Amino acid sequence: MSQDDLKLSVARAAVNYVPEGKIIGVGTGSTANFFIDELARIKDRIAGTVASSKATAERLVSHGIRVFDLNDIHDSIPVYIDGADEISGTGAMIKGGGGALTREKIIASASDRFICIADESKLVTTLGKFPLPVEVIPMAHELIARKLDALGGQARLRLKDGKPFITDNGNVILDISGLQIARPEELERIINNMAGVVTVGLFAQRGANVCLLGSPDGVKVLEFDK
Ligand SMILES: O=C[C@H](O)[C@H](O)[C@H](O)COP(=O)(O)O
Repeated sequence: MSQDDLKLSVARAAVNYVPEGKIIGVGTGSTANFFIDELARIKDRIAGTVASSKATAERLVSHGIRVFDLNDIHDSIPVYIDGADEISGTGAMIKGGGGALTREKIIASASDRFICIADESKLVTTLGKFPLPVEVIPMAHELIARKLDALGGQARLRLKDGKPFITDNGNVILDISGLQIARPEELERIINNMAGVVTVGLFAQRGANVCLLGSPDGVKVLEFDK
């Protein structure tokens, strides 16, 4: 089974978590894209979506799925469905490999349940092998990089085609490698408290409620106490 087969299997399983007649939150990335394509099959059964990136909004609209502005939604969102770069046995995640971490965290915080969809390669004992993304206000990236280095990692400005990668919010991203994240909630708080940081891609204070993990033996369902 290829990695794409595993992503497709969890995307299909996630459709069972979509409530009828509601607005749901939709994540970003290759696994979320498989989910969007599956969601298109049942689009008449939902009221619409809130998208975590411009790319996701475009894909949803291309399928004829309605996308709402979060400011126009006054109730909580029942579910948010998204991938992850790493997930631990407690449901804490590293996210932001695609640069969408800030909008993802906003929609996750507005949602009752976070359903993570991932292939089994994403499940880790300790978070940190995947470089931890941090979205930063552009004028502060050198300052923040020094502070992140002092935490024991090596922060590098994310580049695309030789130029700084710019997020949907007009900011830049620092990727921190070399971390072994033993206490994700604590590190999330420390990095979020640095002036100039918009969001750290650690989703620990608001981790996943459920993870649908794709494996060659089928989709495993991990449930986390929240
Ligand atoms: O910014 C991107 C998101 O956090 C993605 O959910 C994450 O990078 C996982 O993406 P993929 O499903 O492509 O591995």
